[in-house]
Amino acid sequence: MDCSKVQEAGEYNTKMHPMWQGPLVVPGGDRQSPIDIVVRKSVFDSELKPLLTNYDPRTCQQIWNNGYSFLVEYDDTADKSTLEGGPLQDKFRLCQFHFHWGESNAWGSEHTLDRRLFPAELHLVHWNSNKYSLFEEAVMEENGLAVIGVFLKVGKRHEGLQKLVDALPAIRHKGSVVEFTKFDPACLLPTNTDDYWTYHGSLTTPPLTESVTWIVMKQHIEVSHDQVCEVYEVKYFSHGCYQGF
Ligand SMILES: CCCCCCc1ccc(S(N)(=O)=O)cc1
Ligand SMILES: [Zn+2]
Repeated sequence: MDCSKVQEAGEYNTKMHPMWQGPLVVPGGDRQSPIDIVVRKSVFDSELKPLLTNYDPRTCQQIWNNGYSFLVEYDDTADKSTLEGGPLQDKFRLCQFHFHWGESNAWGSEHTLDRRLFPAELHLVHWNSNKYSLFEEAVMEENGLAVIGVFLKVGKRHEGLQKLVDALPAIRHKGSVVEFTKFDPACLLPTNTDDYWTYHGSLTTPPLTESVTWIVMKQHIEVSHDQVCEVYEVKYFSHGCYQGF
């Protein structure tokens, strides 16, 4: 098992988020995400445990287009879809997952590996249900969230993802929501979840709170070119109008 802890974030790429209108520097922002993971600087940590995910597909509720991405939301009113182990001391509840894509395969991921960008990155967002009772509460706390990051590459078709891709035409415009059930997010994890980098960081979009234990998978998953094209069809503006810059 090669669970590496990213010891020094190093000079991270404080990427300007295209929609980011707020202050450019977050007060006390000394653990901002995303970062460039400098592989040779990561330190093996034998204390790290294997990740333990226990997801119940019956907690899957809906998929919606929030204008920045599309996200799949889970019922997080009980410990039914959980994450523990790895660098975590507590149990964390899955509340949603979403992706970060570019407009082309050339870029899209938020984290980089030795400055290498991937076409997309999946984020599975969990909050500390041992310590807090709501996501909105946990998001403000230092040990409130745990996000699993998985890099995507374009290659072979991802069978599990297809159910999600088929739902995208229904949420083509900002603000649209459709019921989306019985989706097991474990199918989006790489086969090897023992090798990962972990560090204490922040949300990568507003409110950028420094409440995230990041767990970035070493192994990427593959999706097909056709599946990526379906994602590019999702528009992040309201029906009928394009809010140009
Ligand atoms: C009180 C509302 C807080 C909404 C926070 C929404 C959010 C979730 C995850 C991520 S990410 N990309 O770091 O996984 C960014 C933002
Ligand atoms: Zn994200």
